[in-house]
Amino acid sequence: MTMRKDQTIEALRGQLVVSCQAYEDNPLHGVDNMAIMSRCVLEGGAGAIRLCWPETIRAVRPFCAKPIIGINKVMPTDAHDAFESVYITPTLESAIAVVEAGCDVLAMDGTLRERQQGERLEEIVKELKRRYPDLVLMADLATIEEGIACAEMGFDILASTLSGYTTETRERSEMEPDYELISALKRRTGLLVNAEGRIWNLRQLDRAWQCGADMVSIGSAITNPMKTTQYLTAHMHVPTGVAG
Ligand SMILES: CC(=O)N[C@H](C=O)[C@@H](O)[C@H](O)[C@H](O)COP(=O)(O)O
Repeated sequence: MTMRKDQTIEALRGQLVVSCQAYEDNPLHGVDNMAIMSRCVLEGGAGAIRLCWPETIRAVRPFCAKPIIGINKVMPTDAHDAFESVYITPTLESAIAVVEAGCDVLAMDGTLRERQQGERLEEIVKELKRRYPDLVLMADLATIEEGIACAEMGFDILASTLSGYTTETRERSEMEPDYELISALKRRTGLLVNAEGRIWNLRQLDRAWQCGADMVSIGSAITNPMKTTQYLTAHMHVPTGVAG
């Protein structure tokens, strides 16, 4: 952590957060590439960056004066369906690893599903608060019920990140953020709200602000050229006669 908790929260308000992540199947996968990506988005005005895995955070921390939101994605070894799996910072151990790497905000799965190693979310939150009083805790969730439960557990920020990625919400459109959830989180909990997930353009970004978001996070549309190209090539309409 580089700041006091209240300073981190103030630094996040009204900011565009950019998520720089690439899985193994993406040619951009790797710490050096994520460090370059982070430099790009910081130059472009990102107010904070979201990074995955301790080694990425350690590489970016030395040149990043803005808040870093850390996550530690760990797929369960027996996962047969990603929609049913808790994989964003699922355990206390995975949380400690990214906090020790230097993030200011720790984001973790805030759904009420069974977690890896049978750990309970409220116990993890309690222990993190005891160890790191200046750490800001963000819950990545998919429903308003989860938001209310996470607010009661003591999270500082509620994020719409997992809407569309759980069994209950998997039918949601891939191209639209969950505006309803963003508004409900703000209205029903009064906590800081991070609008995250499926924001592809300025219209959606501005609508997320209008829904009451305190910060907005974008990943794929900015930092995943593989995914954006796949989308455009799959959905473009080439006029008859142009293609050979
Ligand atoms: C569901 C899940 O695992 N979301 C992840 C969370 O860290 C990332 O893969 C997303 O890119 C990030 O949330 C930003 O969303 P989008 O890429 O749609 O702008």
